[in-house]
Amino acid sequence: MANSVITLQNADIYQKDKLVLSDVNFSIEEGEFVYLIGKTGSGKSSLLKTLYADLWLEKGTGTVAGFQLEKMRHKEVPYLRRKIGIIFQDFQLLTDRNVHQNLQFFMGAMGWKDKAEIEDRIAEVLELVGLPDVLQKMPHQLSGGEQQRIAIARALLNHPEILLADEPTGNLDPEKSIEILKLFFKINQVSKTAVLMATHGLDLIERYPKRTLYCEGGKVRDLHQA
Ligand SMILES: Nc1ncnc2c1ncn2[C@@H]1O[C@H](COP(=O)(O)OP(=O)(O)OP(=O)(O)O)[C@@H](O)[C@H]1O
Repeated sequence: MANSVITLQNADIYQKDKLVLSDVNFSIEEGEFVYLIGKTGSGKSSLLKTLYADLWLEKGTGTVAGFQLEKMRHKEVPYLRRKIGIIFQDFQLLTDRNVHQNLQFFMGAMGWKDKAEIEDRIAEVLELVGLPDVLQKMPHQLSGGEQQRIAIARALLNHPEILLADEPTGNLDPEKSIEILKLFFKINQVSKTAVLMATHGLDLIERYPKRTLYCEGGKVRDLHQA
C-alpha cells in the first residue's frame, strides 16, 4: 500500500531464540493513531523494537517509513531512526544537560547543522508540547509529565512519519497520563504524524477509543476501531 507508514507481513518476532510473536500481519497508514495492548510479556516492546530495528526481522517482511526491515543493514539503522520518533516509559533524557542541550545534542546526532534552523525547530516543538519556557531547566527540575513532554518534543524534532511510544504513560499518574495521551492526539492531528502507542491503560482506551492491536498467545489481533 502506497500510503502505509508501517507494514508487517508474515513476520515472526524473536527475542534471541524465543519466538515471541508469529505470523504478524498489519499495516498502519499515514496519520493513523493505533494502540498496542496486551498483558506483560505478550510482546508489545518486542514488536516495537522490531519496528525501530533494535531487533532484527528474521522471518517475514516489513517496511517502516520506506525502509525494508528484512533487508536492513546495521549502517542503515540511524537513517531509519531519523524518520521515526521513539518514546519510552522512562523518558531517557540526558540527566546532566538542560532541555536546550538535550534537544540540541539529539539534533546534532541527526545531522542538523544550521544554527538558526536548530533554534527555530527547538522553539516549535517545545511550543507544540506546551512547554515553551523550560530551555534552561535540568530534567530533575521538571515533573514526570513535563519530562515526558520533553521526550515527545525530542521525538518530534526531525518531523517523523510515525511516533513509536512504549508505555509513555507508565510512570505517570492517571491525570498526567490523560494529558500525555491528549498531547499525542494533538500531535497526530496537527502534524499528521502517525502514532503507535503501547499501553496497559485500558481505561484510557475505553475513554478514547481508537484502532487497537492486541498481543495475545504469540499472535497480534487487529481489534479495529473499538
Ligand atoms: N532482552 C531479552 N532477552 C530475552 N527475552 C526477552 C528479552 N526481552 C523480553 N524478552 C521476553 O520476550 C517476551 C516478550 O517481552 P516484551 O517485553 O516484548 O513484552 P511486553 O508485552 O512489552 O511486556 P510489558 O508489558 O511488561 O512491557 C517475554 O517473554 C520476555 O520475557
